[in-house]
Amino acid sequence: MMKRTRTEPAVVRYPRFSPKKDPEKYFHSLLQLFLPHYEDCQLKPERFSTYEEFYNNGAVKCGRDVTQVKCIVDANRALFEKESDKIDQAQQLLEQGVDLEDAWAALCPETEKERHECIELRKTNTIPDEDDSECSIPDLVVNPRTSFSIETNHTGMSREEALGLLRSLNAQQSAIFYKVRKWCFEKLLGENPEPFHLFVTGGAGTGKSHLIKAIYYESSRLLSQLSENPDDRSVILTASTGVASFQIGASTIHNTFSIGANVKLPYQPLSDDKINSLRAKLGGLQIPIIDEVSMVDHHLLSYVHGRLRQIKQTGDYSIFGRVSLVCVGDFYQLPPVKGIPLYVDPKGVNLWDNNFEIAELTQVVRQQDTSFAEMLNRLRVHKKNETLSPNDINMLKQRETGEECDAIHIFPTNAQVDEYNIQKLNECCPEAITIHARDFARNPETGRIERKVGFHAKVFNSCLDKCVSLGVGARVMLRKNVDVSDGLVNGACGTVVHISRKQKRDDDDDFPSAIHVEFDNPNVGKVQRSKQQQKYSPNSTVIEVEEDQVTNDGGLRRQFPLKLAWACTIHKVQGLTVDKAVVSLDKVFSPGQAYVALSRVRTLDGLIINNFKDSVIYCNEKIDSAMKNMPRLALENYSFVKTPGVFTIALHNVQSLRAHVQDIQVHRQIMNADCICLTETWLKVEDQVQIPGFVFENNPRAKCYDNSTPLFTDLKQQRGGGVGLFCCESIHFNVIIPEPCNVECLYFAVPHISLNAALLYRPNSYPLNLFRQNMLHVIDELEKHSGKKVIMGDFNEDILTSSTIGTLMELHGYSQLVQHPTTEKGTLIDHVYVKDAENVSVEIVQTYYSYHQALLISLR
Ligand SMILES: Nc1ncnc2c1ncn2[C@@H]1O[C@H](COP(=O)(O)OP(=O)(O)OP(=O)(O)O)[C@@H](O)[C@H]1O
Repeated sequence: MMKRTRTEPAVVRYPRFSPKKDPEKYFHSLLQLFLPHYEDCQLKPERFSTYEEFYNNGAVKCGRDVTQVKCIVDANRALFEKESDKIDQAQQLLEQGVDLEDAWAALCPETEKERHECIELRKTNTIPDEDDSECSIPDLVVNPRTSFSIETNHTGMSREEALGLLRSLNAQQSAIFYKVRKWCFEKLLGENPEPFHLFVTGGAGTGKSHLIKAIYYESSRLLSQLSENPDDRSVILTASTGVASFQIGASTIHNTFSIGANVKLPYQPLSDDKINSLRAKLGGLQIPIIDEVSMVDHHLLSYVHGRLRQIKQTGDYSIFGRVSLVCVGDFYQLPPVKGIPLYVDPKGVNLWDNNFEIAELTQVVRQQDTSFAEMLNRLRVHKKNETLSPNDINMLKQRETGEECDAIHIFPTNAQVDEYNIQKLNECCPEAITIHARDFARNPETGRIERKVGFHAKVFNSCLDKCVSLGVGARVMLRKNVDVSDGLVNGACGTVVHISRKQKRDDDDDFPSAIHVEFDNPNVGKVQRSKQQQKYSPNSTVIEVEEDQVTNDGGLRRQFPLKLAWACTIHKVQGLTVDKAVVSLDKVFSPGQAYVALSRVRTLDGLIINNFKDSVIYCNEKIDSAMKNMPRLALENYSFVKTPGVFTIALHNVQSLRAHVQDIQVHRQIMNADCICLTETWLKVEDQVQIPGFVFENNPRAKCYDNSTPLFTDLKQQRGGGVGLFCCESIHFNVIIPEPCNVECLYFAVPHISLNAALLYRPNSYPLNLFRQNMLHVIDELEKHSGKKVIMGDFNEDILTSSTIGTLMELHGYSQLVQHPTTEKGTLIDHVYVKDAENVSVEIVQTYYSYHQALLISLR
């Protein structure tokens, strides 16, 4: 077993007491864990009678600062005790005896399955069966590298959130998603596919960022299995600007690859020290993803190439150190602030041309109103010397309503934004205040972190501003993902309703203790509000001070993650979606700027235009031809039409049908089949599952075994297993659910193509020799019929290493058609045996929701 190390400290395990039943122990434990102290007596000074009182009312001196105990404990708790509420909730559910079968199926199906199998195996191993001594164990004796694999998740998304995201992909997004997933799957199987370089583009609101979140989640999940260190990053999400990276929970390209602000060629390599620490973090990197690539220039791309080569230590000049790269963006939107955009030949090193394949999203999802979406598409490619159509001009001019409203005002320049925000602050908030950040630095003599006089000269990777001006009534925007599950995310806008202050102390300044914000979307902060009553407004959410590490030597900044938001620059809103916006087209200074501003809203009614000028809506003329000349990514055809004369069976180990019935319904290839054969349905006898257009036939595990031996009695009672069949309503099927025959199976016939088929599942703990004997009944059953015969299912025997079932089937005249591994572990355990049938082909298709891939069997 390899020793795993963490790069960040974490509290691993400690006793948990109930704040209601055992308050004294609860608060003692809180203080012990999260208040730095030398001796236990410091946790309840004499003048406090209880730990709870000290926690609520106590204060301690840190250097020159006096800080409330509660603030320190809460801040440390938030830092180290992540997701504690969710853990408590889960524990409560467990104690209440809620059936968590499908929850585990969603969280870690494979681990859960193996756990059950281990339990089963332990039991079955006690049954003396000399003949089976060798073959009852095979699949569990996996190679030592994978036997302790941990599913790491750096994406910050729960499995449930991720499944929701993956389900929502439209056909175009799915095609690109599965293309990348296929590459990751091949990589996982050790097939060493060539690195790919992909440019995902499309107009504003075509769902590019949405798609890369899906790609990021799934490729991280798959590729992390290649690494033994849970801290390794196989996939990273970056963006060209701070704002864009905050939008998608990424970090900037500069920060990720330690690239300074000044990117000058020739390339300046990183020193050995620095590259070593970067290599420690990114040594296992397989796919960096770069969002908003329209703002990346050639120099920056050369630096990404240089850093990747240094990290990967590739001896040759292969581009990007032989890692794959996904670049996402729209050249018709904002170009780099400085430097030459990638679509323009720089007349020097050109890493862009001919190295990237393009995949374009064309379906606008942000705007549901087709005429508005179509007009935006025309504005996107509109050239300076062309005239806009009178219809488009009319449509835009109609939006010069002169309406005064609180919606976000979007301006081309910073000066316009500041002027508008301050003007609004003065108008609306007579008692406005300015909150100066508290910066801390390490004292080189004592090594301790101390409050700094003034501010850090340069800060990185933080949205916490030096000064935040606001007042009650001010429109503000949250700048940080404070709690994603509660909607407290970067970009959430609202209005300040109260500013809380601490009781003033001698050496304390006027730093507020919290800002109460009523967010525009009432769902934002809902969970927080359900836990604590709001004094100042029923819908206000408490925003507390945040702390970021802002310098390389450990310097910190404390500030509220807020900024005035009556107005924003166009550069700040690239990537944002809002319901309503007031766009000023005065002082537009670059191509794409007007298009970005006008395309932020979901509906035309949500758009208000000031200073309309059609001449400022234009793109760079070189983009069209540059895009046309890029090689296209070859994608599977996702607009399926059934091929006449071909009958298709989808076969899939679904690992809980109840958990994944929605996922099946969005899988375009599976849904196009004439019938869907599922193993491991995990259904109970009484469960009903429906897919429109199909009839469901169910043979759950409990109905498959009799009580003739302890093994079968045991299997019968175990959760999981089972087989099920969805038959297309318009086709005539004869389905037979057999009486308990000690094999999890069902039979079906499709008379019009003379097909007789059996669908089977063999649990891992079912001894192979015994299973082989019972399989003979299945074979005999099909022999009763003439015509094509297919026996298929999950047999839990890896054909690549073992042949018990394969040999039996060959003896009876069947050929096995699956040639490649079907699981993430590289095993081939889903088999398709055919007899008396010509022109049958099997294709492996990717799925995101099960550890098994699906099979598409085509009978011509
Ligand atoms: N398949 C989808 N189903 C439902 N909503 C989607 C889908 N794809 C994207 N969206 C939503 O549409 C909006 C725009 O998507 P997104 O921000 O990903 O577009 P984009 O192409 O990155 O836009 P921009 O170029 O302006 O940054 C978002 O609110 C997103 O959640």
